[in-house]
Amino acid sequence: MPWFTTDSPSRVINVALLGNGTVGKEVAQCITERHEELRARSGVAVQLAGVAVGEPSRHPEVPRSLLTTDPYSLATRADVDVVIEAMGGLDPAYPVVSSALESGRPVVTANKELVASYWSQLHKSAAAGHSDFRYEAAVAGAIPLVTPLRQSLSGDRISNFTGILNGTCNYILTAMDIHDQPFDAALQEAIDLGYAEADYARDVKGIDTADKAAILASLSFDTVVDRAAINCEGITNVSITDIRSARDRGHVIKLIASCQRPTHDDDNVPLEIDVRPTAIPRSHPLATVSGATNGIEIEAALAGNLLLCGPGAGGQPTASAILGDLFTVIRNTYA
Ligand SMILES: NC(=O)C1=CN([C@@H]2O[C@H](COP(=O)(O)OP(=O)(O)OC[C@H]3O[C@@H](n4cnc5c(N)ncnc54)[C@H](OP(=O)(O)O)[C@@H]3O)[C@@H](O)[C@H]2O)C=CC1
Ligand SMILES: N[C@@H](CC=O)C(=O)O
Repeated sequence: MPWFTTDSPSRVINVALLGNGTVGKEVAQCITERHEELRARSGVAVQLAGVAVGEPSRHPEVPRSLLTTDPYSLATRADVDVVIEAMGGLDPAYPVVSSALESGRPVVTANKELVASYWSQLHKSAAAGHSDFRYEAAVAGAIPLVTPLRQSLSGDRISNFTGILNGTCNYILTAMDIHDQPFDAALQEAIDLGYAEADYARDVKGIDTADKAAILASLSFDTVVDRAAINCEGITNVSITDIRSARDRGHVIKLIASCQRPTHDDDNVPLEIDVRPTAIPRSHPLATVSGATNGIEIEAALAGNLLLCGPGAGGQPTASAILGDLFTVIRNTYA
């Protein structure tokens, strides 16, 4: 039974896809190859109105008529119903996404740097344009985390979370721990598998994890986190010797993001957010989270302890989160 009920079951939803890299390609493939299945499930026909890229010659699989190097014009085109942003970076992503939101177009993005850096501005743009703004894919790949925090846990009181939020770093640390693999070789594999950011320094320096922690903290504590104030240390100084010595003590090193509210009685006390490599006992639930998998423990007053785990990076897991958001905005906006 389609959830979009109308006399015209084939309403067409035009999607502007910004970016056709590791993530964008998977989204484009799902929208085009699973077109009929998605229409049967949703009652709407989702189609690509255009695909913005940096260099068209790198995208021979996309019809030339759909390609553009001008994401701004595509995202604000009159016939575009929804914008999916998977370019990364802040420029042109910020002006494009904010303009699309202000002009009333729902936006789905995977870009954590964008969401963490312009949290207030983007939410204001969405409010000004009465537009749905979704970013499930920006944190922990396929793990449903943003939506549970926005909805399922919104009546509860979260006291803290602790998580592994970067697939690239966890892949490297796991390879060093289990296979004694050198850092650089493991990093190269993570890049080849599509887990790393275009600038992999954002992964290994902990910047990407801090962006995600800022987003989760803003949602968990209903506040605006100052991203620049987050203490952040990456994994570039973690050596094989550190890994072995942790192993000898029954520990494993993980890049851990943690956040806690110091007291429940005073909402003005700042949050303590921290990103750093941490040796945790092998018996800790997060110790078994290996490879590009992410995991997060959330403690809430009523729910107790929640542990969410799953693929945290890569084209397909991220596309799963984007498509979920896409269908949520279509349902919210056009049903
Ligand atoms: N890879 C992953 O596992 C995950 C990535 N993300 C996020 O998703 C986003 C995309 O990541 P990913 O797919 O890996 O990145 P890629 O580098 O693989 O792809 C980026 C795409 O954006 C295009 N692009 C870049 N700049 C512009 C521009 N100025 N105008 C038009 N197009 C542009 C590129 O075009 P061209 O190819 O022609 O250069 C490319 O197609 C990032 O924000 C990332 O943080 C989120 C979760 C997981
Ligand atoms: N580079 C990121 C991609 C997903 O967010 C990571 O490795 O986790």
